[in-house]
Amino acid sequence: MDSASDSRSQQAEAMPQAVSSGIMIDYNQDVTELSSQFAAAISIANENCGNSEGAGMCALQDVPGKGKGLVATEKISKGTRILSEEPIITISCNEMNSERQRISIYQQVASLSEHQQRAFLSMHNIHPYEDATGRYLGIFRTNSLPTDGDNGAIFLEACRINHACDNNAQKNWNEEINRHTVHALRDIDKGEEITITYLAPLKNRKTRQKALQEKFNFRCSCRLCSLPPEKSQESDRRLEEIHRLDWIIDQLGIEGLLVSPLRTLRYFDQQVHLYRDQGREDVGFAQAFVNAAQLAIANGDLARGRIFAERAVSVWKTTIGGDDTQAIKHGALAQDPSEYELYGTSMQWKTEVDEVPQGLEPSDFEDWLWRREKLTGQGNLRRRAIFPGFINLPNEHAFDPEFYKSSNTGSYRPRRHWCFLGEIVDFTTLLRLQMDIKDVDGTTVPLFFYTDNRGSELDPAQVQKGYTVAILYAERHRFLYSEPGIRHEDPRMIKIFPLPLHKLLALNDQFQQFSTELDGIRMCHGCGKKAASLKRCGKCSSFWYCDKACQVAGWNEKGHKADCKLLKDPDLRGLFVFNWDEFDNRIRFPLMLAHWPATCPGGVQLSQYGVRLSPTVPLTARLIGGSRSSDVSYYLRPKKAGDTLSRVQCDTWGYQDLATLKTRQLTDNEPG
Ligand SMILES: C[S@@+](CC[C@H](N)C(=O)[O-])C[C@H]1O[C@@H](n2cnc3c(N)ncnc32)[C@H](O)[C@@H]1O
Repeated sequence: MDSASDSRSQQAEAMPQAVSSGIMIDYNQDVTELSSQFAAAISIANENCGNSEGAGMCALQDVPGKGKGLVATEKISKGTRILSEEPIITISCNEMNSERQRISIYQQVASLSEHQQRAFLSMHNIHPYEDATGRYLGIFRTNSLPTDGDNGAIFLEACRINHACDNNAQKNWNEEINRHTVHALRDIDKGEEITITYLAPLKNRKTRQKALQEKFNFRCSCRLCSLPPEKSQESDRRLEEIHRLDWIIDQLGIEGLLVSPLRTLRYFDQQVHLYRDQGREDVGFAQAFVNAAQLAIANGDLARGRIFAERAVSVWKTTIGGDDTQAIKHGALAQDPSEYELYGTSMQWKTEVDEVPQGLEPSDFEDWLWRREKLTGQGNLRRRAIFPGFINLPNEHAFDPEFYKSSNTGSYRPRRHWCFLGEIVDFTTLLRLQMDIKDVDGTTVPLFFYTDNRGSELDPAQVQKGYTVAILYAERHRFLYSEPGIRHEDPRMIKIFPLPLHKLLALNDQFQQFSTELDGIRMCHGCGKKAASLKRCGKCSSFWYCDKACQVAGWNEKGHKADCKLLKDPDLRGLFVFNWDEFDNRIRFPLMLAHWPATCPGGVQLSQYGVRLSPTVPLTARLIGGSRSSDVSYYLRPKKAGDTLSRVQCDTWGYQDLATLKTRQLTDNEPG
């Protein structure tokens, strides 16, 4: 019932049908009579298999629309081993195309007890057949479950379990005990049907429905498949995201583990969230913890490695049992994470195994565990996802789904914003301008200007050592005669700020602390007092002060004299206030104050950001109405320099529901 057995099944179709059955069975028997026979056969088979663990917990019953199925005869708690069975027929997949396989099934069926034969023959078959061996094969193909290696096998009970995409039980071949087990993934009520999934991995509803129809000839109407459209789309998005992350993690390979571990850890963190939101704490969920454990330990972080391994073990125990290889292996990892073969490949996250913070609130503990950035603020330059170091930029020659999505035409475009920051440590102009820039990790890389004017478009006063370059949508480029760096082509994607990177980050920190309001409460940049009644710096509009004395303190003692001048540059302010999380289209320099998010009926409420329009920057925000975006298109211009956006009026205001309006920056082809 997995994809491997399906491919086995397909191969089996080409087999000659030479061997005939030696088994007699009355196919015209009454269904209820057969049903009781099956139950008897199963109980004998259980005796034969020595199955004891699940005995009595479930029974074979008619399930409307599904044929037979296993139903709980008592309440079964999460983690309970419901079944533990030995196979009655086993076939190697390698034998798929051979006559030997048919013969093997035939011989194995013939050697079963009469009750087992009956039970086997009573199993569902969705494949046409001409003779008994064809029939056996059809039954095998409809019902077999994977075991070790390439083998598929028939189990008298487990093979009767029907499918659900929100299955309440997990099937598994346990190679330690050579048995097929089924565990409850959640509490199962008495009378509830026990279900497993025939599909791995679980895809979106449409793909699932198609696969189940093609491979098992039924239409699934489980709870997940019956969700109303909106909820179903939500679920599909989650499942697709889990697989997208799996794919990215695979692509990153060892680089993801060692070169950009934080980014990779974020993916595992996201996956765990997605599994939880999906209500699906199965083997995939366990694997996310295993991956996180290995990542942490490979980077020397034994403390987190142990905790992740413990969590993995706990999920393995519930889903496949403590006697399975996975639980045993990861139990040993939790005992001594330093035994992991990749331990210490890097020591960049070095911790001792007991270096675990005590007394944290659960959510703070999770933040510590997953190394989550506790950074807020639209444009907090310390958010590495938005302002990555060179090593975390996408590679120009490989499609990186973290940064790009492909379009219908086969091309690809950014799925989000990002901006690289680097301080100029050197520069030279021969054929073209070339700089050496040092990023936030201290890595120095070359930046070559491949613009039409080869860098001469920049004001020479801007090209100074110790200034900081910001490059939108930068990529890692492999040069023929130089080490990897950035190939810069579009003059609108770069901006140089006249301060070193560490000062830019320090200004960012001040901005995050003193320029933001919480529920109308501001913080005085001079004395740190919090109040609603503070007054804004009249020059840069960024910081708040209690009174003149605090303003003087801020100006002289806290460096606002220099910062105020810098903050008058709308691009610098733009870095801090721009909503980097919301992507509609590529942006460019100048940032143009055009992407502030908050809008509402009656006016565009942007003044909360305190942005004043620079005399040199015309406002070219375009308003787009929710679903009818092309219908509404207002080009707003300030009446005079210094106007804030809240004062801009639009005469056809009441014409649309403006609650859903968003602003966005104009694209290249639109009139400004
Ligand atoms: C491995 S058998 C399961 C046991 C089977 N119901 C029986 O009576 O022996 C697989 C077949 O069961 C049926 N089945 C399984 N899950 C189902 C579902 N969710 N809805 C409808 N039919 C299902 C399909 O006919 C499928 O080909």
